[in-house]
Amino acid sequence: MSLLPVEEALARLLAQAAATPIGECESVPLADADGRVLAEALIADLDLPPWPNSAMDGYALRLADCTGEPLPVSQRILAGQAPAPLQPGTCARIFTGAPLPAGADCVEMQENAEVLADGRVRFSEPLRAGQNVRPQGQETRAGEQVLAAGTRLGPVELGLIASLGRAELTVRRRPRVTVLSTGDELIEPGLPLGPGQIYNSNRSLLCAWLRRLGCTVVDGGILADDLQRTRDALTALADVDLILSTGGVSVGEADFLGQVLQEDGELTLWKLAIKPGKPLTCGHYRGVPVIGLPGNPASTLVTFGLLARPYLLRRLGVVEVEPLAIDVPAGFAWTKAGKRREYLRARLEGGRAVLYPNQSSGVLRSAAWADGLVEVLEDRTYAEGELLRFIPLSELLG
Ligand SMILES: Nc1nc2c(c(=O)[nH]1)N[C@H]1C(S)=C(S)[C@@H](COP(=O)(O)OP(=O)(O)OC[C@H]3O[C@@H](n4cnc5c(N)ncnc54)[C@H](O)[C@@H]3O)O[C@H]1N2
Ligand code: MOO
Repeated sequence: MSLLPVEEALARLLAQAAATPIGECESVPLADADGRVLAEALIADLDLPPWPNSAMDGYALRLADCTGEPLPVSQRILAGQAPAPLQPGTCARIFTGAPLPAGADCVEMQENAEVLADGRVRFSEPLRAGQNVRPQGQETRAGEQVLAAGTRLGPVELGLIASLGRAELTVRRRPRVTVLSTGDELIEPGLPLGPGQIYNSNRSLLCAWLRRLGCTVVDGGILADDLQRTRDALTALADVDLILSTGGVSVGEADFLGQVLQEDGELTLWKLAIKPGKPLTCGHYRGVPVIGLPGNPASTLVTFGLLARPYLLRRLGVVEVEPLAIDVPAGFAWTKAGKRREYLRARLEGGRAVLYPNQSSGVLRSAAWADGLVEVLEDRTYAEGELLRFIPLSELLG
């Protein structure tokens, strides 16, 4: 059976996401909008800055008045004041951010101005029109689109929106996502470990990550390896937007989740050309989309970051869903071409990507050590120093 290329899997997921948007919106105060997705384009309803103002502490003047003779100071303008028009043949004391008086066309910084004993000011450096003036609307004109619908809001966007005076925003409602862990070996942290048991790490990883993505997490806990209890657990999840499960997607015999999806929804098993993360399940349960990630913790990380994350963001109408990546020279040689595209946990050291020594899909510590994922393409080898795509984990985790 041929493996599904990563691009193809992503394209399919994004198409499904676009077909099932989470379209409902809500109004939120600016202070609560971090991490949310803007539902409507943000159009400026004022010029920014609203009036020309000084970029320096100094003197506002009219270039034509500067004949070499010192100028008297006719007014003092602080930020927050509304100045009178500049009297011809004078200058105005002005401070950074204060409105430029009508009639002035430049500002000289105080370091280049000499205040004489009689209070007049001599300007000896050459001046030019517009110098040290921040013109009205230099950042934004009223009517301009400042942010597109589908923008994810972070500190920068919130600052920008605040500068336009908006206190309320229309954003997409939070997606409700259930995290289910499958596997009889799993036990929650804090409980004593019995024979054959391991602690559930995927749940903590995914719940925290989903919250960072603006989702409301409906914790589904550990799904028992039992058909009726799996049915009951899924029936209780009618009002979520996505069921995200981990584990039980390869060829194991105790895959009750798959069985319930086949009975009451749809199940497609994908074999992806990705390492870690080959087996992935897609489908729905009574119309609620389901993504089943492989259970190995590094596989969960890679498939959530590269496939489920962009899928969720696209359902929220986000356009730019793929992480920013940079090309970096390999700090290692890759001598054995593989059938799957590998995402190796790596650090940047001296501008080169170096690998965590153990790249097993069961080793989550590799990702805690790493700065990012290095992409090794299928069917090829790399010499040390060759360029590889590097996806910073900071890009994926937010
Ligand atoms: N005969 C084959 N066996 C396997 C194949 C295959 O193609 N043929 N694929 C391997 C690959 S690749 C992967 S990845 C895993 C995927 O397995 P599942 O998604 O079905 O996951 P499990 O078998 O349930 O678990 C795999 C591994 O991960 C541990 N795990 C599961 N859930 C958690 C959790 N919530 N927290 C921490 N660790 C978890 C689990 O104990 C297993 O060790 O299949 C290979 N096998
Ligand atoms: O794809 Mo599996 O995730 O290699 O271990």
